[in-house]
Amino acid sequence: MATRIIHLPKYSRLSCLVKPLTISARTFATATASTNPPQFTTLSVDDRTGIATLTLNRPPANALNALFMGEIQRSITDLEKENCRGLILTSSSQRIFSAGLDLKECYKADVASLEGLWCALQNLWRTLFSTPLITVALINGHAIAGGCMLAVSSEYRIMLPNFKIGVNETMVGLAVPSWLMDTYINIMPSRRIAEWDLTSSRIYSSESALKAGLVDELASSKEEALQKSAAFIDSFSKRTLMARAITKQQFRAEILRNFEQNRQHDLDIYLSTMQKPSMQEFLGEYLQSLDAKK
Ligand SMILES: CCCCC/C=C\C/C=C\CCC/C=C/C(=O)SCCNC(=O)CCNC(=O)[C@H](O)C(C)(C)COP(=O)(O)OP(=O)(O)OC[C@H]1O[C@@H](n2cnc3c(N)ncnc32)[C@H](O)[C@@H]1OP(=O)(O)O
Repeated sequence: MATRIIHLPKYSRLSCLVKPLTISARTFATATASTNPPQFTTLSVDDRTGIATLTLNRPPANALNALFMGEIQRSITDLEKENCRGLILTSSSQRIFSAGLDLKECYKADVASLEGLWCALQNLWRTLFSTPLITVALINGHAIAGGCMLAVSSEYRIMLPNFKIGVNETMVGLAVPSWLMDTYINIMPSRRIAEWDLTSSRIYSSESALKAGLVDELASSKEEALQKSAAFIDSFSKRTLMARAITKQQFRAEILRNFEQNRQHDLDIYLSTMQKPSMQEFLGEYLQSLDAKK
């Protein structure tokens, strides 16, 4: 499992662009650092198509802690260096894509841990949002808050039916960070709907998310969703890849600039909010309510 990404052929050497994701796909796990074996992600790369599939695997909820987010971020960076063409982000769980930030690690945590968590979230968002790779979120389960962030930072979203997706921060008394707001606005057909959604903590069903434009397609199975994801990536011909990547980055540049200017302020807000006794009390109750569902 603990194989580094080393033998991925340069995409420029691939002779054929449109091939199904099958026979020559290799599966290996992504390293968290050059010396550490991966723990929470698995990466498979199709040598013929240059399409990578990064599978989130941190049971039970793919809750995002610093180590996990670092792994995802490094996988994307590694794939960029290898000139991989496209990335499909999905989950090993059959019901949760990602439940967002690991709230258990936000509860009664010291400042250094909270800071590590938030910086890892900022870095992951920045890397995913700005990558030149063609990105598809294959949402095969609930995608809440930080889980929805992963989806909306990608370029295209394909979701399986009967799940929930959305950003619920204001419901818990927290402001949505401006970079997440901008990311959400970037993909929604209407700014007005985006504002409504984020101010009201709207959580969509898969079906209503499709109608609203929050996701681009539904698929009835993961297999079908993988085929649709590959088709989206394949819809960009090799000839256009560089121009496409530059154009994508130009579209996203202003959001990234705003983020860099406010990065410290964004961290300060998070730290001060999370350290408030009232917030910690609420968080304790919220975690209990998740447990009480059993
Ligand atoms: C409330 C304080 C929020 C603090 C946030 C701070 C700042 C926010 C500012 C900006 C926002 C942008 C950055 C993103 C922030 C976030 O992502 S905050 C996380 C918000 N996420 C949620 O509120 C999701 C909570 N979970 C659920 O609603 C459900 O679990 C579900 C995802 C819909 C799945 O439901 P179901 O299939 O019924 O599964 P369970 O509820 O039984 O959950 C399974 C196990 O997973 C554990 N779990 C679920 N979510 C989290 C989580 N976020 N962190 C850690 N653990 C989580 C749950 O406790 C179960 O565990 P056990 O099986 O009991 O061990």
